[in-house]
Amino acid sequence: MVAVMILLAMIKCFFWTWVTLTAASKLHNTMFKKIFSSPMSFFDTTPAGRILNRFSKDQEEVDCVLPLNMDPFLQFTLLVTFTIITISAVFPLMLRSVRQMKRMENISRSPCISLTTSTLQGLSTIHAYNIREKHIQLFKTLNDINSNHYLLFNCGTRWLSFWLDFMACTMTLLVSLFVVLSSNEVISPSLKGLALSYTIQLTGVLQYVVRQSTEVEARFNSVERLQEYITGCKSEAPRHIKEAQVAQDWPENGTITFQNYKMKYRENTPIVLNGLDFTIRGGEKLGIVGRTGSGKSSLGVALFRLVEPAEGTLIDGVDISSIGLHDLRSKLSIIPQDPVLFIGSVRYNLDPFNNYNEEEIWAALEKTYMKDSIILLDEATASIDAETDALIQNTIKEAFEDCTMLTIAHRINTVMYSDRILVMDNGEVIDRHKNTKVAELDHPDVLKQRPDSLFSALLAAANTMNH
Ligand SMILES: Nc1ncnc2c1ncn2[C@@H]1O[C@H](COP(=O)(O)OP(=O)(O)OP(=O)(O)O)[C@@H](O)[C@H]1O
Repeated sequence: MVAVMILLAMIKCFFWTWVTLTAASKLHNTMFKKIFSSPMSFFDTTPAGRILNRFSKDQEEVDCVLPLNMDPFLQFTLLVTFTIITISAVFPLMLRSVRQMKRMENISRSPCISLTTSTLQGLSTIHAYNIREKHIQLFKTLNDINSNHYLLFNCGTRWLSFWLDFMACTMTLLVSLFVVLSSNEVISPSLKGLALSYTIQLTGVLQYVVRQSTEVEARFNSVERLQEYITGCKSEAPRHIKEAQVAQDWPENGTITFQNYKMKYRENTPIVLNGLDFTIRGGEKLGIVGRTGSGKSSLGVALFRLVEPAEGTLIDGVDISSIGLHDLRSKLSIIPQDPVLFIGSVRYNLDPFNNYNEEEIWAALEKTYMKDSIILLDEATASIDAETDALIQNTIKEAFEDCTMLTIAHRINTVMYSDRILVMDNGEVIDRHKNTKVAELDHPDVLKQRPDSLFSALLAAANTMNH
């Protein structure tokens, strides 16, 4: 009999662990996929702390806390006890209040995490502007708000426990009175003993079961919050579109055409690229310059379809908005301003999908002067010195000789040797000289000759700063 009991208990444990783990993993994986396929606007409008909170605190509740609180045996007990509790109208109200407190406690944590992550990212700015005290104060305030909710939640559960105890004691008192006052002829002494012992046990069980039930209900907030992202997040366009498969060797030439291209980041934000109309020839080296906020980086955003265009863009005659995102992005390369290094070996960072052999990797290292230890790479955030800059420019010139290359330049000298220069101004490429939407798009020497061109103005400003 004991062996059977042990076996049954083991089966129950195994089954329960399997069910809860599978459910938690499924929730995590679905949310992860959803968030990863979300468009840029989602990340623009959702604080990083909120996403971190979902993946840390909420996921932890679903992984570890909920399965413990929801033991199937408890569910049975819960069912019985809830029947008693629902008789009273007061308890559902109490339960709801406790649940509300827990919800508030969960919500109040996100701003704390957001502030911590944004402070870590902007630490140098905080030091530069000497606003440490202000940030410390802000953190303390947010922490206080979070602690208040936490305290309220705990007080709420204690308050509920008190009334449950009170109810159980009242019941025990009533049963005891009844047992004492009733004669042995009406109720036998053994039945009296049984009634008393069950009533006394009720105090402990009621307390335990109701506390567990409120915990389960409150912790289900986390499931709700995960579910909110799973069902509420809008995904990007499909990664592959069967009907619009591009050829394996696309793009052969790399001619990029913008046709009356318009773009805004979100519905409620202004247009940042306004009616662009120009063609970049295949294999051309194009330097893109312009004042800050003129829309240079937005051109890259447009090509990678991080934001979906209002009107089309063509690469070698293919409308890029009609093909799958993976088909498009796998054919483009970007060297961003802030490179990201993943944890792992240099090899993993160079070739995360294991597509190249050792020789090819060494050749890449050689081209970037990483194979030879003359070069010391300083911190990733440090600016590149003139010597390294020249080496990199040299490598880029040789390695990407056949590629169409768009170089967004913050130092105008970097793009002085480009085939043509594209000057952006307020999301447009306007030739001030002719006052038409014909691009200020020409060879650097030609643009330099025009005294009223924006390029000449930018060059003059750069030279003044250098002196
Ligand atoms: N994620 C975004 N959401 C909303 N608006 C944005 C976003 N990114 C840029 N913008 C806006 O789009 C406009 C063009 O910005 P963009 O970054 O393309 O300019 P830029 O010329 O590359 O500037 P910089 O030289 O400072 O990098 C600006 O008005 C900017 O405020």
